[in-house]
Amino acid sequence: MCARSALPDVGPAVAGVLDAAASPFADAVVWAQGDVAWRGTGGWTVLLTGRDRLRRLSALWQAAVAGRPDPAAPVRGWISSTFADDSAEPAVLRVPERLARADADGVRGIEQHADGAALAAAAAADPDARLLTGEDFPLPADTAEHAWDDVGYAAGVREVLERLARHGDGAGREPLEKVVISRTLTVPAEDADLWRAVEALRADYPQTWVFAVGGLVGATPEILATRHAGEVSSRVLAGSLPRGATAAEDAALRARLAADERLGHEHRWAARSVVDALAPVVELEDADPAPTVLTLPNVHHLATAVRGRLRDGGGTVLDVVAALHPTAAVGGTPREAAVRLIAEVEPVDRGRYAGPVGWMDETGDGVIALALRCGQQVSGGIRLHAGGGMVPGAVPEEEVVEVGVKLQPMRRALGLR
Ligand SMILES: C=C(O[C@@H]1C=C(C(=O)O)C=C[C@H]1O)C(=O)O
Repeated sequence: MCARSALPDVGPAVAGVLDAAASPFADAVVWAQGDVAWRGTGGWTVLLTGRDRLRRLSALWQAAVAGRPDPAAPVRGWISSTFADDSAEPAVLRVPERLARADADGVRGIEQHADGAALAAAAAADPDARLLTGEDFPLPADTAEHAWDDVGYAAGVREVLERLARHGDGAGREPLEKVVISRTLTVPAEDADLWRAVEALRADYPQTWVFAVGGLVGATPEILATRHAGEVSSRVLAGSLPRGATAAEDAALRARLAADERLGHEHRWAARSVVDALAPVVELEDADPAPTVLTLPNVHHLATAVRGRLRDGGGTVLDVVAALHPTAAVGGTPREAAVRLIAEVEPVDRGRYAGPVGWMDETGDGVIALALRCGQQVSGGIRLHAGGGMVPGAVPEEEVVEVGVKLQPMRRALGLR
């Protein structure tokens, strides 16, 4: 049975999650949306490298929990995978032993009775998976010396625009329609700063999903896939403008975003990539859903909701994500050519930025977001990431501003200007 008990060490300062100082930040799991927040500690961590990470994580999870789903005590696992399958950084599966779930009615403690031996066996069966035993989460080394500054990022944008133009002229080897390019910024941060950042993100960005898994922390507005009782949904964002200073400015920016041809084009590639990838596994409600404008405290986005019913054999929420990732919201179109160009041009491995992050239960249901507006804890600090989609006609100076706007949530949460 699921043991539920009051947790004596829960205080209002951490908004209903377990005592924040009790474990290293990178060992904890945080997942919060609106009023509901989860925090997990202890338990098991599997790191996984090599090809086809999402499907292997899904298989590993199913092997570890298969045959023993217990409706009275369902076990949840959190995953955070990489943008690229050949990233030097590993994908992460975290199965906390103790969870605290906080909502408007209070806080509940949940002990997860995962089968550690089954998890260890499932990890041992995959030659590129490793179960951490008795060690802190291994943080990646910092890469600040390779990172682009504003000038470097603008040059990177220009290079991508040249490649897009060359392909447009028929001079490239293959067509290239859209590429999402990103930059990093490393700032100093201790565990206590990151815990405070979690609370600040929750307070300032209530429409987003706030997460921390293996030291990757952020507040994302984008959902790759949810799976619940046979229903699947996805929320695609692409095409952005900064917030205005006044309500009138904001109204004008929203109207411009809804009407702008280039931004609409950029959005359509992203929405199409999700619709096309979902169609074989999901019976879609609408094969051509129209975008709306989503307004966040720092930015306006074009947003498309995609919904449908999972077809037989569609797999777990992670299998659905495996069919989607990377979407053209973070990769580009066509996918393989864009991902190759990103690897060639960007100076820093994206690691788990722009990768799937979220949870999954024993039945394969769950919520998997896209890790944006986030940073990866590194030794001595945090490496923030942000990017933007490029289609012909993009203006490098505007892209520098946009990526700065997308870095804002984490900078502010860390107390930086
Ligand atoms: C790449 C990022 O965001 C993505 C790119 C967007 C764009 O180019 O307009 C908008 C939302 C996201 O899908 C990021 O936040 O780092």
